[in-house]
Amino acid sequence: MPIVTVTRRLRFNAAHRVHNPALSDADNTRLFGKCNNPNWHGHNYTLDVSVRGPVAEDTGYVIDLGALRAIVEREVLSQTDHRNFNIDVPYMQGINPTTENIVVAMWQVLGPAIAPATLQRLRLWETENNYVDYSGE
Ligand SMILES: Nc1nc2c(c(=O)[nH]1)N=C([C@H](O)[C@H](O)COP(=O)(O)OP(=O)(O)OP(=O)(O)O)CN2
Ligand SMILES: [Zn+2]
Repeated sequence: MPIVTVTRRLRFNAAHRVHNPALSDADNTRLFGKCNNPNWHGHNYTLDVSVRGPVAEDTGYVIDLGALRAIVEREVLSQTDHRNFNIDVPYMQGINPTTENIVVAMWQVLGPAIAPATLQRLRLWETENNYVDYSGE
């Protein structure tokens, strides 16, 4: 049976401040620059969710991409879209909202929610220039 990876793209926007409270204000400014702005800034994020598995004989699907969209919207985007990562988002409490940390936290929510399908990769675009990949390691 062929093993195929399918990907669903979703979009959301959110505010954040990249900030490590364990560091001084001066160090936060030095490390994070404009991204440490106390009054927040926002991004239009793009999230690519990839699921890998066998192609079912009856449907020809690895997973129904509409069902995958619904899971991501219910489990992650409903708590994230038009929110502030530093304040509003339950799975980011106490975590510095870099793209790396966000994608790892999203994986921890989505991995179990997508089972028994296998989450293969999350790719989170923070800007049109910057993205991070995570595969659960
Ligand atoms: N490794 C990481 N580096 C940076 C992150 C991150 O999450 N991981 N985040 C930021 C800031 O959030 C910043 O807001 C990113 O936006 P920006 O610097 O405007 O990036 P652009 O690519 O859109 O713009 P350029 O000015 O052309 O770089 C920074 N670093
Ligand atoms: Zn930012």
